[in-house]
Amino acid sequence: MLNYTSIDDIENINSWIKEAQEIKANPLKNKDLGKNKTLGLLFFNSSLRTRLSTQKAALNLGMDPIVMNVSGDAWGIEFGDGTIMNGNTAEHIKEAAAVVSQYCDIIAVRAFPSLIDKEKDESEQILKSFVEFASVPIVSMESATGHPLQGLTDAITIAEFSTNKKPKVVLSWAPHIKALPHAVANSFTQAMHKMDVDFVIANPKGYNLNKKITKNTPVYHNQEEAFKDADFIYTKNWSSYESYGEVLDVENNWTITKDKIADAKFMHCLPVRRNVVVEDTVLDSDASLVIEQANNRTYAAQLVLKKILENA
Ligand SMILES: NCCC[C@H](NC(=O)CCC(=O)O)C(=O)O
Ligand SMILES: NC(=O)OP(=O)(O)O
Repeated sequence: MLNYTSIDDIENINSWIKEAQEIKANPLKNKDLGKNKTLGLLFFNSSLRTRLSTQKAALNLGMDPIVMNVSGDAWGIEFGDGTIMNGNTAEHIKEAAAVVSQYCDIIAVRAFPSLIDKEKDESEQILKSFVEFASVPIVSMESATGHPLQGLTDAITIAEFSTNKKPKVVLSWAPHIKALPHAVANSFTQAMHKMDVDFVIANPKGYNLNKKITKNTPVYHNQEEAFKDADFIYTKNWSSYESYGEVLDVENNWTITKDKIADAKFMHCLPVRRNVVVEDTVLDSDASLVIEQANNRTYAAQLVLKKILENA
């Protein structure tokens, strides 16, 4: 594997999950694989889990991670082709990506969407420019439309906690005060399509995700109906895709409660706003997998880095 920028880069999810489980059982087994190799982590947006777990994964492989907050600390980067750069951007991605490639053997990038310009967000200009102009492999740490390290983590976590042969998994929208990206929900959906699960989505009217991603997944506008007999309830807020980036008025209360989830396990990528997205009683109960999910971020990242290093 050269780059990891999408769930589509996973050729066989079951063998990847198996390998991630082996890594989790023995995380220092490949301590020499990344010796004298550098991982660069470039953040255009905030992070806690991705920033630390990806560094931890690199360290477990013997790599040296170097981190930069691009927004604020670096010079403003220009992505436009042929732009007359007499505005706020000071250097072009052509130079920036080429230069960082000299310092790093792999570059990982986080760049969220604007949630204003759908076409521009869907063009994945930042991530794709790094792929084009860097001379080393690129890993997405959440881009405008996907969060493939999270989607892989979620697949690993569901496999780990699954007791049924074919579990029922629900992706449920939940409320939030801000307009949030579709990336986590998109990658989770794509990961579930690769797994042997009964997968449905629950969201209010006006909140359907991109049909090109959800394909023929059943979509319920009634949360209670969707949650019936669920084994895993994966919760996430996202802004409207149809009325792009808008936060719409919603009739019913979609906050996740203990009553609603019944015997299902609760999942969320974090960070999560307590008592807006989900009640304390769920997060503080044994039904919540969120901490173990975050733990699995290390092994998902380690698997991806290992595959790239093995290919080098
Ligand atoms: N990396 C995981 C989620 C990141 C982002 N969440 C956020 O921006 C939450 C911000 C807040 O709650 O203020 C998202 O939804 O894609
Ligand atoms: N789940 C996740 O990506 O968390 P961070 O945004 O804190 O990295």
